[in-house]
Amino acid sequence: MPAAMNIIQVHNLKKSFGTLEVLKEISIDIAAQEVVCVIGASGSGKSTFLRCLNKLEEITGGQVIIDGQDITAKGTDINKIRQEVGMVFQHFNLFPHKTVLDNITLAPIKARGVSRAVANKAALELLDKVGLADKANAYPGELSGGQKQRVAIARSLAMNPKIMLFDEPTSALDPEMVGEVLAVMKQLALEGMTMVVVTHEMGFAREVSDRVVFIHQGRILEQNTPAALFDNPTEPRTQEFLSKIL
Ligand SMILES: Nc1ncnc2c1ncn2[C@@H]1O[C@H](COP(=O)(O)OP(=O)(O)OP(=O)(O)O)[C@@H](O)[C@H]1O
Repeated sequence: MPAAMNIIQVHNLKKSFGTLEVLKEISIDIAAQEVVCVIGASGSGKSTFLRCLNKLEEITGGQVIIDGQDITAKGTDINKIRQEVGMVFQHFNLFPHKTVLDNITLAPIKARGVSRAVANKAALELLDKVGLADKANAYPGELSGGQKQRVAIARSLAMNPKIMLFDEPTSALDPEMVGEVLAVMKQLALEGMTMVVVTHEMGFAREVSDRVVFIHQGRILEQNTPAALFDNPTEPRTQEFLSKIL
């Protein structure tokens, strides 16, 4: 596929916090509809990398091009980028005083000017999709962690993003809730969503992703299909990481 077709293009991305160099020349192109899982040790820079893809972090050097738009260029409408790039966090970040339905409709109504009736209808369809059709009028505090995370996914989808970023979406969940969230993510992948997923869920990475990227100390050390990376890692550091977690 020619480079121009890649919906995410990252060239020599660098990110420092003060004197701490967290990302060191990361380059990666991701095709539309590709599902990429990012793995690596704690502190290796996975979250920071993800956050640079929608400018939640100001990058220190290099270039990030999302759907043809250089998000690092001056004058880029970052709100437009954020509408195209949905993000789901470890901690769901729902508005506690709003119902599930209002959590989902808020951005389409406020940022897109969608009418309440249209936004409600779309939100109910999304709730159905994530298996929570009966929770529209509940408040986040009445939901389990897994349900909250599924609402958070529905909320992101309500903006019709072209890309979804997931930052350890199941790490804060009780083990019995993990499967229901991964199932929603798997369904999304099957529907052709472009996804970048920072995860410790190696089963999900193996089963669902097209590519697994191993980040070590701020660099992409190795990347491959899940079968190749998990079964035949070539770099000693990848082998060491996988031997600790698999
Ligand atoms: N806002 C910040 N200010 C200063 N340092 C930061 C900031 N955010 C992250 N860091 C540092 O950058 C490094 C990489 O953090 P990051 O969260 O990207 O790692 P990670 O691979 O996602 O780790 P984990 O798996 O534990 O979430 C760490 O040393 C972290 O302390």
